Amino acid sequence: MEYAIEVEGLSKHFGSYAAVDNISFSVPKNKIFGFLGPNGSGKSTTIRMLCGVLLPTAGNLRVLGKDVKTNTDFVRQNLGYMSQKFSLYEDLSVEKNLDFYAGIYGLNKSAREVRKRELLSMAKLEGREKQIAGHLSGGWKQRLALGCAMIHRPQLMILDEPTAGVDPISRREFWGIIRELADQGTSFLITTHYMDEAERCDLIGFIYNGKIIGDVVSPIHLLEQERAKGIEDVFVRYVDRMNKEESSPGIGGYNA
Ligand SMILES: Nc1ncnc2c1ncn2[C@@H]1O[C@H](COP(=O)(O)OP(=O)(O)OP(=O)(O)O)[C@@H](O)[C@H]1O
Repeated sequence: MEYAIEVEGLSKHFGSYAAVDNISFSVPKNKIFGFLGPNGSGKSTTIRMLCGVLLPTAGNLRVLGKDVKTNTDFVRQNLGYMSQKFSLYEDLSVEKNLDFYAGIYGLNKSAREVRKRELLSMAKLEGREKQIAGHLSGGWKQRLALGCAMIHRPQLMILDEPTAGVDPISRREFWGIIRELADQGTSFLITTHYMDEAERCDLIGFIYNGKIIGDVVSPIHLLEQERAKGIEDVFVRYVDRMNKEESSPGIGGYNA
């Protein structure tokens, strides 16, 4: 099997604090993987290591089959990242935002025009090319940000809370796009605090206090395995179990 992400014995310490504590998991290619956990559990720290911008304290990390440490150019060319904050230039038009990211990745003029048309169609922004990004609604901004993050045709997309603060209709539309892209061969790692979104993932994994709880499995499998009604129930159960096993104060609240 080919994997989008392979993490083995990964740790990150900030001083004596283990933000990520010896985690291991793998995600096959072309799947939507939901990486779930409460605030401060270690998701962003793991993501920063996957993107190659933060060095692990220990462990191995492979993206699309390549060691992140020794293949920084490969990771840059094949991984896309979109954060909750969207990274858009609010005073530039839709088209100029896409142009800006195309420039960063060195797309020539003809490749840029082709890719822009594809992404405007994917993001359902055709006809809005000249609109100023800052004037778009939350859902449109979100889809433009996804387009910008995918300008270089990444095989793996990491989306860190991409739907936070976006209305339910736009969230549903966004997930429709993600599913289509996954069906066409893009792999996704998504963090979310919305449990309905967790249930839309192909696979989910939980992190708490820097540790992975349970296995990476499909939501349906997990619900059967745990005999639970919803993912939120499983999550609360996991956290209770972990808290009983180890007394770890100072964790932020879960804000699903
Ligand atoms: N550079 C840093 N120096 C010290 N501690 C850090 C640093 N970065 C993160 N941490 C700590 O590591 C822990 C994990 O943080 P991280 O941002 O990975 O959590 P998260 O799961 O992404 O949370 P959220 O959902 O709020 O984004 C937190 O306790 C955080 O305060």
